[in-house]
Amino acid sequence: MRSYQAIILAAGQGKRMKAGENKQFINISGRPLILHTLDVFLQDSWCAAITLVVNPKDEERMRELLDLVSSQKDIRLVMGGEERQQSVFSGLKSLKGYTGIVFIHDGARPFVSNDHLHALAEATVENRAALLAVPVTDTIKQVVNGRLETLDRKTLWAAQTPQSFDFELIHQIHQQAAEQGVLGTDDASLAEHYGYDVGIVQGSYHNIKVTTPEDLGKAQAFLGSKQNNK
Ligand SMILES: Nc1ccn([C@@H]2O[C@H](COP(=O)(O)OP(=O)(O)OP(=O)(O)O)[C@@H](O)[C@H]2O)c(=O)n1
Ligand SMILES: C[C@](O)(CO)[C@H](O)COP(=O)(O)O
Repeated sequence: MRSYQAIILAAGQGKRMKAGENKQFINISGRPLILHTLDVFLQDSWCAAITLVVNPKDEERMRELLDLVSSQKDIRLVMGGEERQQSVFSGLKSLKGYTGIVFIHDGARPFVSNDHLHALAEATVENRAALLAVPVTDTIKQVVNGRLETLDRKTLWAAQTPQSFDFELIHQIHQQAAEQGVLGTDDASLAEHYGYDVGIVQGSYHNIKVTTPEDLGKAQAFLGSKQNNK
């Protein structure tokens, strides 16, 4: 058994969801999205503690939600920033001094399985940096100046979260990126930028990021089939 701490990001605004509120509060099968995600980590015996990164304007509402959660596990609230990368860095700074594995996970991905969490933790022991990803199933076109090119699908993977790191390594990478104004849409891309090898663990196509209104239907369906299989 391995142990890790999880940073769960919920400080976005969910603009693409067009719900008029942070999508983390949208009910899916009668429970807010963020609680579905937290449940996965609260129920994972390898997860030692959770840092939940929230938007300052949602702080009170989030605290009220957490009051409904009964768990022995520590959930600490940290305020996020304008960009995802700043929110991750806030979470990392709050854990300064920790030594061990840290998972960085989108609060908007409630369907990651325990098996994949554990495979990722094992890969991090080998590599110091690893992520879940799936091979792309569409043909991907790159459009440059209006001209199409088709990329070689055999080399393409869609990155997911969690992304997992040796804590001191990713803290130092984020520190450096903040100082140098280096931006990435995920944490692995920052590690890649500074020359570190990132291990890849094949995840599941179910581990979607709930991003647009269409994703809500998929999320309801996944939860329904999960409950039927219990
Ligand atoms: N400043 C930010 C931006 C994003 N996130 C989190 O990072 C994850 C990334 O998913 P995404 O779909 O990009 O979330 P949003 O930024 O909320 O969505 P949008 O881009 O549509 O506004 C989400 O869990 C989101 O809450 C965050 O913690 N802080
Ligand atoms: C980190 C991520 O989930 C990898 O797929 C994704 O990049 C985050 O979402 P965003 O839309 O790029 O903020």
